[in-house]
Amino acid sequence: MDKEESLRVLQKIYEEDPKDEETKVLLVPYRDRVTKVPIRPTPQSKLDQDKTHFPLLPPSAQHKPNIDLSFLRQLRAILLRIVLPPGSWDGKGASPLWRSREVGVLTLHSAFLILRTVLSILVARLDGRIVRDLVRGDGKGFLKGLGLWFALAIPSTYTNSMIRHLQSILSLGMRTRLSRYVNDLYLSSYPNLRYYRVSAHGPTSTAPEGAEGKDPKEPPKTPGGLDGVEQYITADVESWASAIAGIYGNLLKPSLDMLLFTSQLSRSLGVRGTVLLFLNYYGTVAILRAVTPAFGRLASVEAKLEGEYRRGMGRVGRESEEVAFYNGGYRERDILTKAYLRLIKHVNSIYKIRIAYEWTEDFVIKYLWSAAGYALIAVPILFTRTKRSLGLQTTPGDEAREKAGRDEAVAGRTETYISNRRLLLSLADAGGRLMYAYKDLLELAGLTTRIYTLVSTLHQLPPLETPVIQAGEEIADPEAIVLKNVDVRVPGGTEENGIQEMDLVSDLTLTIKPGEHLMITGSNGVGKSAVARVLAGLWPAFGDSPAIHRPSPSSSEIQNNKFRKTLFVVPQRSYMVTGSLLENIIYPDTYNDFLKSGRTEDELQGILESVFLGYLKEREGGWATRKEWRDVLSGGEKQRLGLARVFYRRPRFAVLDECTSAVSSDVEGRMYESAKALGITLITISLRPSLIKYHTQLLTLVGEGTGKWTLQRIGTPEERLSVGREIEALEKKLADVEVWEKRVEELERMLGAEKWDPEAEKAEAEATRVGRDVETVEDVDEEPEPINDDFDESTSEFGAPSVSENGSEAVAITESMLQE
Ligand SMILES: Nc1ncnc2c1ncn2[C@@H]1O[C@H](COP(=O)(O)OP(=O)(O)OP(=O)(O)O)[C@@H](O)[C@H]1O
Repeated sequence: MDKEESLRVLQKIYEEDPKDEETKVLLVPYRDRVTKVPIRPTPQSKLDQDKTHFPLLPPSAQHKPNIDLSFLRQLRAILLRIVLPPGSWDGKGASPLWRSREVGVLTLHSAFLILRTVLSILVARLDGRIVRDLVRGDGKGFLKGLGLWFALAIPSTYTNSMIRHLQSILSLGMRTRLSRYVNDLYLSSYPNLRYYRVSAHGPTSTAPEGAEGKDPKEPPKTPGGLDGVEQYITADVESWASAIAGIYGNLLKPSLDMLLFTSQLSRSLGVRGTVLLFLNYYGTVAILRAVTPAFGRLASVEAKLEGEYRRGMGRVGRESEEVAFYNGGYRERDILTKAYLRLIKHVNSIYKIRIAYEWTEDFVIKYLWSAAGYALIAVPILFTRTKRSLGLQTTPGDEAREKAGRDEAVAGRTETYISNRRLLLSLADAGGRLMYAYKDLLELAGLTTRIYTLVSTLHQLPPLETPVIQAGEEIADPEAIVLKNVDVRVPGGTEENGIQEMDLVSDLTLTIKPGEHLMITGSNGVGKSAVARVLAGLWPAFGDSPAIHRPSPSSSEIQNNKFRKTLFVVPQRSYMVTGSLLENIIYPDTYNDFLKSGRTEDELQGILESVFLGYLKEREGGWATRKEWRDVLSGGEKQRLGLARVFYRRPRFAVLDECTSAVSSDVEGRMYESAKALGITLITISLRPSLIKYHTQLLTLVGEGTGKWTLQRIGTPEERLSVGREIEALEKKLADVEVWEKRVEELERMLGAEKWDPEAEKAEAEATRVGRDVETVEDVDEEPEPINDDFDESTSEFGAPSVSENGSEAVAITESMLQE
C-alpha cells in the first residue's frame, strides 16, 4: 500500500456495509494491507432491555467488594448481557448462547483443560509403571513405558500451549466486547450525552435513576458521580478481561484436578485415607480464610489511585504549553509525585499484607500437604505389609516362589507409591492454585464491582429532556426559538458539593425569530454560556413551568435529506479533532458523510476563504494532512476554523460563544456579514460592544445573584437602514479620497514645483512659537512660586498670579497640544 492509499484509508475510516445499513466496515491499515473489521453498534433496543439488569449498587457494596451474592449477580449481568451473548444481536431477543464466539472459545478452552487433567493422571500412572518395571528389572516393559512417555509428552505440551493461547484469545475477545458495549453507551448522542454528564467534576446534569434519596418530583440534585471514567473504560476493562479469562482456567483446572486426583487416590487410599484427605482440605480452607486479606477492596482502591495518577500525567501532556508558559514543571511534579506516592503507598501496603498470607499459604500447601501426603501413602503400604507379615507363612520348598512373590509385592508397592506420590504432588499443586484462585477471585470481585458501577451508572443516567411547549399553546412563529419561564441554574448543585443552587438567570422568556440576531452580554461568570447550554439542551431547564421550542425540519426537508440543523454551537474553547484538515472543517460529520452529501473540496476552499484561512490547505500540504491541530494552529486560526464549521453546516441558528475573541475586529465583522448572508441567525455571546451592530436584540444578564435580565431591541429596522445608508455614503466619499490624492500628485509633477504643504508650514510656525513658550513654562517650573505664599491672610484673597501672562497662555497651548 503506497503513502497516498494509506492516507486515503486513514481519511475514509470506514465503508458502508451494502447488506446492512447499521453495520460499518472499519478500514484498518495493517502492515501493507487494509484489514476490514465490520462493526455493528449495539442497538438501542438492546441497551433499553439491559437497563433493568443493571440497577445501581448501594454505596456499601461499591466500597466492600466480596465474594458474595451481590458479586455473583454483577458477574452474571456482565457475562450474560454483555460479554457472552452472540455478537450479531438482532434486537428481537436473546440469541442462543452457543452461537457466541466467546462461548465457542470457552468450550474449547474447557476441553483442553479437561484433557490436561486426564493427561496428568495418565502421566502419573505411567511414572509408577516405569519405576515398577525398573525395580522388577523388566527391560522390555521399561522401554515400552519410555515409548509411551514420549507419546504422552506430545499431546501434553501441545495442550499446555493451547490452554495459554485460548486464555489470551478469550481475554481479548471479552475485552473487545465489553469495550464496544461501554463505548456505545458512553459516547451517546443527545438526549443522553453520557460522556458529558457522567463525571463527578465535569459539567454535571442529573442524578442517575435509583440514586439514594431521590424524590421523583424533585429536580435531580446529585451528579452522575463517576470520577476518572477513562480509567474505568481503558485499564479496568482490560484488567477485568484478563482476570476473568485467567480465573476460569485457574479455577476450573485445579478443581478438576482435585476431583479426579481425589477419586484416583481414594481407590488406593481406602475409606480411612479418603476421610483424612478431606479433613486435610477442610483444615486448609479454614486456615487460609482466616488469614486472607480483603483483596477485592485493595484491588479496587489500587485501580482508582492508578487512574488518578494517569489522569494527572494526561493533563500535563494536554496542557503542556500553558504549563510551560508558567514554568510550572516543578509544581506539576509535586502534584504528580503526591499522586504517585499515594498509589505506591497503597501498593506497598498490599505487598506487606501479602507477606503473612503467602507465608501461611506456602507453609500449608507445600509442607503440611506433603506431610499429610506421606502419611496417607503410608496407610495402604504399611497396612498391606502388616497383613502380609502376620498371615503369610511359607514352606521351605516354596522359597524361590516366595522370593519372586516378595519382589513382585515390592514392585507393586513402588508403583503405588510413585503414582500416589505424583498424584499427591499434583494435588498439592492444585490446592495451591485453588488458593491463589481464591485471591484472584477476590481481586476479580473488586474489578467486577468497578465495571458494574460504570455500566450501571451509564445505564441509569436519565436522558436529558427538554420541556417542550405544549400542544395548543400559542407559538407565534414555529420557525423561531422560544424560551418560556426558564430558570438557568448549574445542575446538580447541593450544599455538600459546593455548587451554587441559586438561579443564574430567572424566568427567562424570549423569542428568537429567523433573521433576528441576538447578542447576549453581561459580566464574567454571570451565566451567558449557561444560557447557551440550556438552548443546546446540555443543561436542563429549571423553573415552575419552563418550556423551550426549537424549530424542527419539515417532512419534505427530511425526505430530501436536505434539512439544516436547527442549532449549532461554537464553544468558547476551540476543539480540534484528531484527523485530517478536511475532517476538522466538516466535524462532526465523517468523510463518508461529506462524500455522500455531494459537497466538494472547492466549496470547502471557499469556506476557508470566507473565514480568511484560504492559505491553510496549501500551507499544511492538502486536505488529507493529519496533524495535532490543537498545537499547529494559532488561537485565532482555531477560532476561525470553528466558524468555518458554521459555514459548512449552515444551521438555522448559530450560537457563537465568544468564539471570535482572538480574531481582529475587521475580519470578525466580515465573517459576521458572511454568516448572515447565508441565512444563519446569530446568537452571539460577547463582551465586545463593537459586535452589537450586527444584532437586533440585546439580552443583558445582570448577575450579582439576582437572576435578573433585560432584553432590548437594537434600533428599529428604519433606524438601522438610515444608519446603513449614511455609512454607505461615507464609505463612498472615503473611496474618492484616494482619487483626489493621486490628482494632487499629478498636478505637482506637472508644475515641477516642490511640494507645498500649507498645513505643515502652519504647524511649523506654530511649533516655533510654542517652543519659545514652553521654555518660559520650564523656567517657571524650575522656580515655582507657591501659590499659597501669595495668600494674604488679612484680606483672605489670592494675590496676583506669579506666572506671567505669557506663561499661563503657554500652559493652555501645551495642554491643547497634548489633547490633540
Ligand atoms: N460545571 C459547573 N460546575 C459548577 N459551576 C459551574 C459549572 N459550569 C458553570 N458554572 C458556574 O456558573 C456560572 C456561570 O458560568 P458561565 O460559563 O455561564 O459564565 P459566563 O457568563 O459565560 O462567563 P464568561 O464571560 O467568563 O465566559 C459561573 O459562576 C460558573 O462558575
